Amino acid sequence: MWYLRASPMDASRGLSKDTILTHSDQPRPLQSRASGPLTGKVRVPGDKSISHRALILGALAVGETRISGLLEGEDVLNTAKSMQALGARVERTGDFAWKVNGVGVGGFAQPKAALDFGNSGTGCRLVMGAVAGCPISAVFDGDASLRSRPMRRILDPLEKMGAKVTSGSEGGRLPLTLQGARDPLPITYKTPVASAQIKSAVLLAGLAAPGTTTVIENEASRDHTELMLKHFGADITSVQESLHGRRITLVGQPELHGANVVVPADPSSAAFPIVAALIVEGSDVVLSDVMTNPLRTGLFTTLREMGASIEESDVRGDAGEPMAQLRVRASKLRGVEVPPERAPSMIDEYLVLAVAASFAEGTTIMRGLQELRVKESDRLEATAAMLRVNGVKVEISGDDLIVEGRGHVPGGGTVATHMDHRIAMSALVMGCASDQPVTVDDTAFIATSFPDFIPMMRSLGAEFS
Ligand SMILES: O=C(O)C1=C[C@@H](OP(=O)(O)O)[C@@H](O)[C@H](O)C1
Ligand SMILES: C=C(OP(=O)(O)O)C(=O)O
Repeated sequence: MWYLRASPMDASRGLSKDTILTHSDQPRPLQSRASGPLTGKVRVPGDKSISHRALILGALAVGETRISGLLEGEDVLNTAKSMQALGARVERTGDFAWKVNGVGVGGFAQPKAALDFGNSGTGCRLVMGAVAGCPISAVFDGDASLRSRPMRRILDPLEKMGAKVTSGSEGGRLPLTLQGARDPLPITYKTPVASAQIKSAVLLAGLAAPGTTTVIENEASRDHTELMLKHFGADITSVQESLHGRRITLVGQPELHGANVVVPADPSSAAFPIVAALIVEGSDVVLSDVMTNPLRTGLFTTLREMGASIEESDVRGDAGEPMAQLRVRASKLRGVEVPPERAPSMIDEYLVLAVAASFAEGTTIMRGLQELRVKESDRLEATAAMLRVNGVKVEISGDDLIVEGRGHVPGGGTVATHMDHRIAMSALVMGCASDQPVTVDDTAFIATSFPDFIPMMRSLGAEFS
């Protein structure tokens, strides 16, 4: 059961001024208090972006796909269910090991019930792209957070390719019914914002179109779809366009063949133990198999600029995705300015970077964060509120977040998670080193991306109770 509670924060997200997204009748609060040094070696779960894509491409391929290290979080499990509902055979064969028998490009079957993506923007938007190239109709739905997020950015290009929204909610929001194209058209599309979800939706629809589909982005976003399409046998090229952009060209109607996918550990999840190790004095933590695709490592670059000790070893790669072992030691951090063009490579990490910035000496300015307003929550406002309630001086100026680091954080606050896993985990990390404990109102959403976060942090020495 989801319900709504009062707060002005969600007005910009298509919710009434008096509503706030909150969890069920039984929220699960948790308190985090300062601990001794964090130590040990862990492997955070599989990358969420790659996990969604492995299931979707496996379902669009002919033959069998074997996935190891899949993230078994709620977001990805909802994508797995949707692939099953669209006619693929999806089976769990062991811990984090999955097998998909696909239906071939354009071969999805009409689903019998609405596809429910829960809290997941990626699952919903990528599957919209895949459905848009098939002559079927599907209802897309999600939880209250996902229902508040913009879908027009995906529907606009998909409509140009011949898909139609036959019923929907105001502003292109969920729930909506998408009728895929019988004869999808290849297009050239310039994305209005740097978004791998928009790019991927267009490419997945383009698989079923004859001729070449091209996506042009001004700022390069994560390229897991391109790398994995190549791995499954598609003819796809990506070349630099302008200073930071890319032009991606896909030849339509390939026969994708089933493939083996090894999912590396998620750098966006690794971000939490990394920042915790940096701020808790005396810590020394090792993280194995962390994906180090340069379009995902903006946080590591920024933390190193702040003075963080993060050492890489055991560097290797699989299917074009690099990974490494990271050793992180507690470090004295200083404030820095983070340029706006770095945002796509660390878009989900600003919340926990703001925590690191609070423990740094000096001011950290994070520029160009407008996309944070349309995530699981309005992350710009929610991050500022998380810091403020714990005694940190913070300001939002336009789309920039400015944090005054004073080397320590008073803490003592209760943080509203707004149905957002990353707020919950960031606040718990903050409490690992704050003067007074930090409380989060609900930890339930952590299960969307990092189901073992609480036991894993405890295994390193974190004090959560
Ligand atoms: O493609 C993906 O897997 C994702 C893309 C990003 O969203 P945008 O495409 O909206 O930037 C990111 O925030 C999300 O967590 C995962
Ligand atoms: C933004 C995120 O995911 P999604 O867009 O898939 O909901 C996230 O995991 O931080």
